[in-house]
Amino acid sequence: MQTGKIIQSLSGFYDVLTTDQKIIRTRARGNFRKQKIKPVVGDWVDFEDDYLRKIHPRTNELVRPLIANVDQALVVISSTQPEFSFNLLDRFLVVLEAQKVRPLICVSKTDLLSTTAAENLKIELQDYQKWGYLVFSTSEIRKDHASFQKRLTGRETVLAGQTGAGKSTLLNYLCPELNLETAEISTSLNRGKHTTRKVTLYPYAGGLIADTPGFSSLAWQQVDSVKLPQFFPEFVTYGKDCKYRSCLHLNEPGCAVKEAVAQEQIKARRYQNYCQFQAELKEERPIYQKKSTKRG
Ligand SMILES: Nc1nc2c(ncn2[C@@H]2O[C@H](COP(=O)(O)OP(=O)(O)OP(=O)(O)O)[C@@H](O)[C@H]2O)c(=O)[nH]1
Ligand SMILES: [Zn+2]
Repeated sequence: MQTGKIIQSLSGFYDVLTTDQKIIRTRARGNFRKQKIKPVVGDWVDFEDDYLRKIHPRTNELVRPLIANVDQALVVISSTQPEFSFNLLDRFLVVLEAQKVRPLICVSKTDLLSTTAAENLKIELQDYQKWGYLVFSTSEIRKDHASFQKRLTGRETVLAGQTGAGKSTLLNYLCPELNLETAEISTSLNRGKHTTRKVTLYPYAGGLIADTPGFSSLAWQQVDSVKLPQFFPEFVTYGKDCKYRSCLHLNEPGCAVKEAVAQEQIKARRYQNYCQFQAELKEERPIYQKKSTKRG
């Protein structure tokens, strides 16, 4: 019996990267279908005679893209074309944190900004660094490849980000031998075309990295309105002083998070996004309506 990780899945075949760095094409046995388990990219598996025998328990499983055991995600967010959006960035951070995937932030296309605009964006993003997120720009990565690589060694990293953000371009730079297809931004819609379809893990810097199909919208998969405050690190810090332990920082009295927003210790924009996400969760899942409007 051999062990390895599925790095690609194509019409019923699973390519497994073994611990000694060989790639073996395998197939799933019928018993997986009976048990309603589908092997996915990222799965640790045991196999024998080119047949998968066992799928190891998953640490996590993303639905869109379908991939398992992800350690971290590199959120590629464009500074322009498409326009930079803090709301979109916060959405990615929340959806990833909710799935126990550590987000890293990578801002693309800063070369298209004026020096002043690039500097201003960098300053705005310092707040994210302050609360524990690593922030890179594609220009910085090109200047100092080594310190970026260090963050990927030994880890399974997915690239996430809206279509046209520059994920394939970045991956092509990191792994030039891949020669992935990238698309020109379609000017009429000012949106990238969907060029990345299947999910594949590529060996990179002693780890694995996956380009993923562009997210055009982010579903609130696995996000619970009661848990939402946990995915805003600064809310966790200030929330310890809220009068009520279950404070959702909405209408409760004695809310230390709202106080921190008033004192500008928490960015008003982050709090506005939080309130918007709570409202969206309420609409999507009426089951949480009661809890999220509860006072005190
Ligand atoms: N100037 C500049 N252009 C970039 C940069 N990154 C990406 N682009 C351009 O942006 C367009 C879209 O890039 P892609 O890499 O295809 O975007 P993607 O995120 O992989 O898109 P999907 O595959 O649709 O998810 C291409 O025309 C790239 O050349 C960058 O850092 N600077
Ligand atoms: Zn509160």
